[in-house]
Amino acid sequence: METNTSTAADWPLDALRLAKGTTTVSVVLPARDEERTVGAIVSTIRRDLAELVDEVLVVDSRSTDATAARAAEAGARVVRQDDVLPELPPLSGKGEALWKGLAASHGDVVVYIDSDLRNFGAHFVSGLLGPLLTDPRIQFVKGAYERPLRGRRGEGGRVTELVARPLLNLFWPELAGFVQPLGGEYAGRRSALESVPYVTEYGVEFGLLVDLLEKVGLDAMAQVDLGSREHSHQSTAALGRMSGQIMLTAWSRLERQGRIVASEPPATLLRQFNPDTFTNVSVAERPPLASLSAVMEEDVA
Ligand SMILES: O=c1ccn([C@@H]2O[C@H](COP(=O)(O)OP(=O)(O)O[C@H]3O[C@H](CO)[C@@H](O)[C@H](O)[C@H]3O)[C@@H](O)[C@H]2O)c(=O)[nH]1
Ligand SMILES: O=C(O)[C@H](O)COP(=O)(O)O
Repeated sequence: METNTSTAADWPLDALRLAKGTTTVSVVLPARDEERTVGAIVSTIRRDLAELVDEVLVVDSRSTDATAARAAEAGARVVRQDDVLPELPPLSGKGEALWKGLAASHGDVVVYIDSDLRNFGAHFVSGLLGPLLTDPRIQFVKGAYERPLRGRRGEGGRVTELVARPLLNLFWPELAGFVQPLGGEYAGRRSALESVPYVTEYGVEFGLLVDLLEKVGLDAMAQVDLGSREHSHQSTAALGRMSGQIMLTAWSRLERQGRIVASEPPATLLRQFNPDTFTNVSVAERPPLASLSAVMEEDVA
C-alpha cells in the first residue's frame, strides 16, 4: 500500500490537465437531504476544475428538501435515483445511489464525493484523479484524511475505527493500509467499477474494497492523503445501524470467498433502545453494471 500512497499536493492541476488527454472524467455525488452543502461543492468543481471534469452528476437519493434544486442551480446534472434504470425494482440507500450514478454517468473515470462535506476543496477531486490519470496500472484510488469529531482532531470516523478497520485487519489484512476504508471520496476507472457488485445502504464502501482487492489486486489500488475532512455527523443509534450493515457485508464476502460455512444465516434485525425499535439492517446487492450493459445502454442513451 505504501508504494501507492501520495498526497493531493503531489498532483498539481497543470500536470493533470496535460495527463488527462482524451480521458473523460465524471464526478458523481450521492445526495439525500444535503441542501445546505451540495450547491457549494458543485460550484467549486465547476469553477476550479472545468478543464479536468467533464460531467458533474448529482444523484438525488429520495431527498425531501431542496437538494435537487440547489445542485441544479450550481450547475450539476441531477438525476433521481429511482428514475435511473426504472425497469429494475428500486433498492434504497447510498450504495444504490452510487450504482445508479455509475449507470447514469459517462466518464472513463468516475470520482465519488459525498455531498455533506463542509470543507470541500477542489483538491479532493484532483488528488483522487492524480494516480488514475498518470499511471495506467492504477484502477482505484481511495481518499485518506484526518477526521475531526465536533472540533476534536482525529476523533471522527467512529464506525471506521470500531468496526470497519478491525474487520479488515482480521480478515483482509492486505487492506489494513487504507486509513479511511469507509470514506465516501474515491475514484476508479469505469471498467473496474462496472466489474464489481455494489452493496446497497452503507455496505457499499466496504464491499467495493474487498471485491476490488479480489478483482484488480492491491497493486492496482492507491491512496491519496486529502488533508482534513469535515462532514455532518449521524447519531450513535444511526451509526449502530450502519455498523450492522457493514458487518453483514463482511459476512457476505467471507461466505462468498468460502471462508465461513454458515449453519444458518445471521439475523438481520437490530434491536435498539430509547426508543425501543427493531431495524432491519440487511443489505441487498446490485450486480456488476457491466453484466447489465445492454439494458443500461437502452435506458440512459
Ligand atoms: O440513502 C442515502 C444515504 C446517504 N446518501 C448520501 O451519501 C453520502 C454519505 O452519507 P452519510 O449519511 O453522510 O454517511 P456518513 O455517516 O458520513 O458515513 C460514512 O460511512 C459510510 C459507510 O461506509 C459511507 O457510505 C459514507 O460515505 C461515509 O462518510 C451523503 O452525501 C448522503 O447524502 C445517499 O445518497 N442516500
Ligand atoms: O466513517 C465513519 O466511521 C462514520 O461516518 C462516522 O463518522 P463520525 O464518527 O466522524 O461521525
